[in-house]
Amino acid sequence: MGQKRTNVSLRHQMTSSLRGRQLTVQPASTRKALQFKLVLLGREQVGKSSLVVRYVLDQFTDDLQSTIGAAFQSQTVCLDSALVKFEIWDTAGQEKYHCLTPMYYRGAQAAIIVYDITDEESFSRAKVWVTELKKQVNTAVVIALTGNKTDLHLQRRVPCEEAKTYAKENRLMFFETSAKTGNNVEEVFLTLAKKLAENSEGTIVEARAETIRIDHPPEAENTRKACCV
Ligand SMILES: Nc1nc2c(ncn2[C@@H]2O[C@H](COP(=O)(O)OP(=O)(O)OP(=O)(O)O)[C@@H](O)[C@H]2O)c(=O)[nH]1
Repeated sequence: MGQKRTNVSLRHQMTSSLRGRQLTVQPASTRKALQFKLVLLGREQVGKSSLVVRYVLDQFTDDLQSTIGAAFQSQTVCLDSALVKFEIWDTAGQEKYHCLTPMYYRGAQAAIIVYDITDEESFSRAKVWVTELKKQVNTAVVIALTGNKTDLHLQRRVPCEEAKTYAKENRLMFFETSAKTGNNVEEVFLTLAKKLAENSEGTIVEARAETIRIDHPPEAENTRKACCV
């Protein structure tokens, strides 16, 4: 398995970097969690790895290098009803790695399919991923279509309404995010965690030797599903 080459050590910094009024972290010594496989798919350079780094470390860096194969990360979220452990597979977007990707999405219960709102081609590619995933993975896979880079809204090429309509027609969750500013990133993972916990088809595992996120979004009871900029 390849790795995302980055100048930050994800695991090492995980505990110290999680911060902010919406987030606290506590040790998870003996608790049980529902474990789900989550895969990120999308064209190269749309910001898949940046979304993971933003979510896990609350950081953004301009000098991430392209993922080779896939990168792995895990994160546990504490909901009112359950602990949800994500096994996150961040796949490489470059076409030369496409043939490897089924290895990473196989058995996934959830997917974040990412496009860049400034790049129409990446939206077309995202649609291809939706079709492929629905065909290849079980039909119950929960998919969040995510338009990233909303901080670049002046260069927007994919209208929010068009993507939202496509998502609705294809029964996908829909979000727009910015890994750079952090806009809506937690909401994507948190909403997926809630949906997966509702379906309750995860594997039960011990959430030991890890940190748990306790997410308190401002709109916890009414999680925002889309944000048009
Ligand atoms: N302005 C802006 N730039 C972003 C955002 N997210 C990612 N980027 C930049 O976009 C480039 C690609 O980001 P990555 O996270 O490496 O993209 P990726 O989809 O993982 O790319 P591959 O590994 O090639 O598949 C980097 O230069 C990031 O800094 C964002 O929300 N806003």
